Amino acid sequence: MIEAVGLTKRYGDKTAVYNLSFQVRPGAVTGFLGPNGSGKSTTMRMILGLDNPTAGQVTIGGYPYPKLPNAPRQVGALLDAKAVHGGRSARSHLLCLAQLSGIPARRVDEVLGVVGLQEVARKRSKGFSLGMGQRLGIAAALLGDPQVLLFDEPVNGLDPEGILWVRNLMKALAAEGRTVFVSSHLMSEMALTADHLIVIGRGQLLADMSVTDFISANSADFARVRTPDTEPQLREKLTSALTEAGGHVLPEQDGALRITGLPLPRISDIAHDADVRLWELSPHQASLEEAYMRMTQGAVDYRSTIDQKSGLMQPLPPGAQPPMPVPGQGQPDWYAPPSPQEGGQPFAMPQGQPGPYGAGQPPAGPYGAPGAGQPNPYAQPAPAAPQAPAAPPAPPAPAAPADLTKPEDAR
Ligand SMILES: Nc1ncnc2c1ncn2[C@@H]1O[C@H](COP(=O)(O)OP(=O)(O)OP(=O)(O)O)[C@@H](O)[C@H]1O
Repeated sequence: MIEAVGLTKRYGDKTAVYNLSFQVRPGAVTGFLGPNGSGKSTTMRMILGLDNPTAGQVTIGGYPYPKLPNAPRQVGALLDAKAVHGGRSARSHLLCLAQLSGIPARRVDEVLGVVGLQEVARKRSKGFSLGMGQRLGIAAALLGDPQVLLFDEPVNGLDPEGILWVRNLMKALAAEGRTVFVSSHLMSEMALTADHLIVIGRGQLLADMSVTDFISANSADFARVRTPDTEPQLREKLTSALTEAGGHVLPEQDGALRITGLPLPRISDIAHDADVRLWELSPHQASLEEAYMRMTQGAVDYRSTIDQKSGLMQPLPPGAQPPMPVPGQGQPDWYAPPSPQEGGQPFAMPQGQPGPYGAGQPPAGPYGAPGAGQPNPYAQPAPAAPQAPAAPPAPPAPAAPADLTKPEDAR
């Protein structure tokens, strides 16, 4: 078991991890989730003794990592798949690690087989694709057949087949009774892999619960109702009747209605009393991704802004009128968009939609869920005097992998 108590890490003024306490138990996959820069890697490094906590402690099986007897045989980790001497072959990289830890050489071939790298075992790792590098990192983690495994973003760079393979591997390792701790940004992936979740934001604990509990605690139930498409007046009639009965009704894009605040049988009775036929009445829950976005929305360090394309606009031809913007469609870019002062933000994404480059504002929680600015029920009590994490500068562009164009020919 991994146990953190009051774990804190400061780098100068920057508080990367603050007062984190959690346990990672054997026999389960525990997902470690948080937005970019929330402190996942720092926490993992402290678990592995690669960074010293500023305060608090973290132990594996009761020992801090540096004091753990025979640590390489007890704990395996994938932290940075690129941390490999590129001039070495996959096999000699693993052989070096094995020799350092007193692991027999035959184990190297076993793990190369487990991760599907036998064919390229004697090739230099600098020619490996991102996915092959991840596989090599996973092989290194498995080398000592450890009971405790830590994986930092193990599906980074893997194709769908590779992702499925990692998912099944994690589950199989946990089913053998091992402690499996996996960090990820992707709630959707964790929903399929993890049994338990630890969610952090700005270095602090936001949630520590089973995946099932996370879903029911964070997602609002709602009903979807569809009236006959051919009779729009029935939809209007039902909307009025449901609103009058205290329901909250929102139109869905496909013409259905999303209803909160009324149980399904009541919706059915109201529709019956209003003489409205239904084509659909079904129970739903907001997705796990939605719940995660809502939980971490106050703890996101990096947000995109709208691309104003300053200096890139071409002047209108003399006498020409700009075309009318069509909501929801890409705008032709040959005319100057109005400035925000003149006409708002011409390219602003609707609330809840991702920004042009993916990192948009999370949904505002319109279905009865806590919205922005509301207290988070899973947040720890306000710490006495945490460093207000200063907005960090934009992160540097990630180093290009050795050869992204190379197909993942390792399977
Ligand atoms: N050696 C360091 N010196 C200074 N600041 C650091 C150092 N390592 C991490 N940080 C800062 O601590 C914070 C947490 O970083 P960390 O890498 O642990 O986050 P993360 O959740 O793993 O992020 P990502 O998902 O983007 O990998 C970030 O703001 C980061 O800039």
